[in-house]
Amino acid sequence: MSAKKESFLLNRIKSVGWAFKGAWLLLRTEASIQIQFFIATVVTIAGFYFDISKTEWLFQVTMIGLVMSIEGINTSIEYIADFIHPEFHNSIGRIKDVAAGAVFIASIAAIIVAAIIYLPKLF
Ligand SMILES: Nc1ncnc2c1ncn2[C@@H]1O[C@H](COP(=O)(O)OP(=O)(O)OP(=O)(O)O)[C@@H](O)[C@H]1O
Repeated sequence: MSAKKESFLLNRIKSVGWAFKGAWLLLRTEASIQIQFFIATVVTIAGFYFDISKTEWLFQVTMIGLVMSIEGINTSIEYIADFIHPEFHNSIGRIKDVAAGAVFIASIAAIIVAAIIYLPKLF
């Protein structure tokens, strides 16, 4: 293997390591992600309990990934905002509100998907 190819592969492996570190940091420090992780665990158990179909699993896993990844991006935006402008500013407020709005939209979609999957199984 050439040195160039080797360093490319090594850099990719390192990037995965840093991404893993970031995901672990999120899970360890952010209350919102911890709540979402708990809900994801509950619905995963529910998925096995109700023996949901392959299509339902696809939607469920997609929505869990969507909500938690957007929450991660929202947290990152909050960190950037607090770093570049720790003082109160209307623009910082708007930036944070819009980022939180994105999580809200994904969460509403996830709730609708969960309702479509589980309501007919419960009632
Ligand atoms: N520097 C600021 N200037 C103006 N408004 C702010 C500022 N910081 C926070 N806010 C307002 O407070 C809201 C909450 O901000 P905060 O950073 O505490 O987010 P949060 O959703 O409570 O985050 P978390 O619970 O993940 O820490 C923002 O959406 C925004 O409306």
